[in-house]
Amino acid sequence: MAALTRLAKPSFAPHSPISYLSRCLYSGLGSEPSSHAAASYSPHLGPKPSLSVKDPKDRNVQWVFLGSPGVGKGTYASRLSNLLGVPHIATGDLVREELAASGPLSQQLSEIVNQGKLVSDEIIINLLSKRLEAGEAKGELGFILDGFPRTIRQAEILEGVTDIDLVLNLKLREDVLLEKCLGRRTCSQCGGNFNVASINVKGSNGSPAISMAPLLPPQHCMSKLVTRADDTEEVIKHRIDIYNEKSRPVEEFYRSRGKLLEFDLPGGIPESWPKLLEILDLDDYKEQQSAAA
Ligand SMILES: Nc1ncnc2c1ncn2[C@@H]1O[C@H](COP(=O)(O)OP(=O)(O)O)[C@@H](O)[C@H]1O
Repeated sequence: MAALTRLAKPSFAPHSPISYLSRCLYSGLGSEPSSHAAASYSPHLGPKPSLSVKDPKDRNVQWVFLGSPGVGKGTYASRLSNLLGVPHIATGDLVREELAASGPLSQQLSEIVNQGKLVSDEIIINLLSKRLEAGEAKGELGFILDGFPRTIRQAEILEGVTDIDLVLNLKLREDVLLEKCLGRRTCSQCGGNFNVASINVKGSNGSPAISMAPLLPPQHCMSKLVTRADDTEEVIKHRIDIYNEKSRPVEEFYRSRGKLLEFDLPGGIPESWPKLLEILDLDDYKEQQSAAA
């Protein structure tokens, strides 16, 4: 990986557990995609990070959300993050924050993102490391990762640094994914995410019919809605192809480790949310939370 050695190396606090993500990357761990298991911890990389040795009883959940663009990872990850009191960390949001900051990286990133391509593993790991470090400093425990890992290499690096308890794979028909992406809108003022698409597709080739009502913004956001620059038909189709090529194998990576939970979305939020809580065994949890509120 000559390209790796050409990149400026970020500075690390030597024993910071989160910087370990970056150290793994720069030390070459996981630099070649491998067909099986491997990013177990290597002793030559220094002390095993404390993040990975926390007993699950002493921390909050560490979950990963997988799924094609437009499937609703952000929506459901954010709801579960509120319910469980654990941060929802979306690497797509980290990339967009970096773009908005107009720093040295932003020109390079905007070209990649607007073409629907994946940002390099190095850049993503750096952004994620920074976000996790900031969270660690605030005392955050646990996370729901959305949009990461998206390549086998990212999955191996993550596996080398911490335990993932559960990987939720959200699934939806491809024609619906496209419509949903085209309907996405964000309020430029409050940052709220909405969807103006009204989806009604008939069942075909064994797939059931599916209906999803639009998720409309409140009146005061209406005039401030913006569409993501990478949500054009051409770019969405390309992102779905890239997902199938680069990220689909990540499903198998976690399936083979017995961590993958598949969830076929039955419809919009009113149908899907209660079913999701049921398969996650959280329906009682939600009732306890509302009773305590
Ligand atoms: N883990 C990642 N690896 C590489 N690129 C990423 C990753 N996460 C986000 N990106 C970049 O940010 C863009 C937006 O990500 P995201 O909001 O998750 O989009 P999507 O709607 O396609 O799921 C991606 O198309 C990609 O360019």
